[in-house]
Amino acid sequence: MSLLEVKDLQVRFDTPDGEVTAVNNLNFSLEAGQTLGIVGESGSGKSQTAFSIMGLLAKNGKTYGEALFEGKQVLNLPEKELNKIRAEKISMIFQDPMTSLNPYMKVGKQLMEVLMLHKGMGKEEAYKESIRMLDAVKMPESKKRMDMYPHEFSGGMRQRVMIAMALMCRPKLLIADEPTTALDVTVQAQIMELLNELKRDFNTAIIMITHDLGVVAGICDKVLVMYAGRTMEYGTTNDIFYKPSHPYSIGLLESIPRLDTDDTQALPTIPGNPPNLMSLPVGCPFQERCPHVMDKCRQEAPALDVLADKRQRACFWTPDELIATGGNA
Ligand SMILES: Nc1ncnc2c1ncn2[C@@H]1O[C@H](COP(=O)(O)OP(=O)(O)OP(=O)(O)O)[C@@H](O)[C@H]1O
Repeated sequence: MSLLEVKDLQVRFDTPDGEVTAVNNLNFSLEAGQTLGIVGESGSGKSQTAFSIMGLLAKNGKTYGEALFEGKQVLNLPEKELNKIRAEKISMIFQDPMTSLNPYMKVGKQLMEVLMLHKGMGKEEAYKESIRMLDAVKMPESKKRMDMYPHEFSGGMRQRVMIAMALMCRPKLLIADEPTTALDVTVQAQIMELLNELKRDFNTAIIMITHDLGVVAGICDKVLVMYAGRTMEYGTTNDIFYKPSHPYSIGLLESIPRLDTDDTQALPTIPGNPPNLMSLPVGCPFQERCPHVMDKCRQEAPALDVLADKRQRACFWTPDELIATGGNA
């Protein structure tokens, strides 16, 4: 049994202009200790996918399908059960650590409270364990830091506190939503390295949400590439990195920022913008920006096929044809 198995997940929102489908028929799975990267541009549905699993959708949102965590459906659970799962089994970290930290409370107290509340620890034990966790996330001078407020930490250090907090109860799954986007490149790399180590030490499965395919290379076992709420390609990191077989994955790969240069201006980006979800075109959602588009793509949406190497991808071109046409079909 997989740790998480998502089947035909849909997220729809009621809006004054009608219903919008932000996530459409998503299927993926995650084993214990594995890392999955969910990648796509802004608005592709990455966060809503995570929110639906965590029961954190906005009030006007509804989920359909299945998300089986340890075999149990977690979509649309009553708040009480969700709270228990969120506290003990699935944790989430966000781009802005202040989403999870209380600015008016010393960091040590915040960490200890989690343990006292959810693990039933006494004060002394919780204090020792909090320091152990701060050490685990490589916080320098952890004892001193216990007595400090979040604003006294740098961005990278705050992110470490949030990771410590998220891992306090030893969750089976950590969902990280753009955890390094607000940090500079060097600190980003350090946080990624830290997550990689913690994943090994704690055997935590991770869902890493990012718009940057480069981020997933070092840490993820599998990658799900999303566009307009749908799967464009889903497979092992190796396959998608070295043999991308969807024009959108190829475009994302070509726009990966390089660590050895700050000159992101020079990077090719995919021309155009993602479509408005309220008025998706007939056919493939990527058609307007695809260098390989053909008439058929404007008439019907390609089905999500499973290739011999088990990856899923939605494109009428075969992978070999895509390589042969080199982006100029
Ligand atoms: N409360 C809401 N009401 C209506 N539509 C919503 C709501 N929340 C999200 N959406 C729709 O869902 C789409 C996908 O949002 P989502 O936050 O998952 O994107 P994302 O891929 O995580 O992008 P980003 O990187 O910007 O966070 C949005 O573009 C928007 O159209």
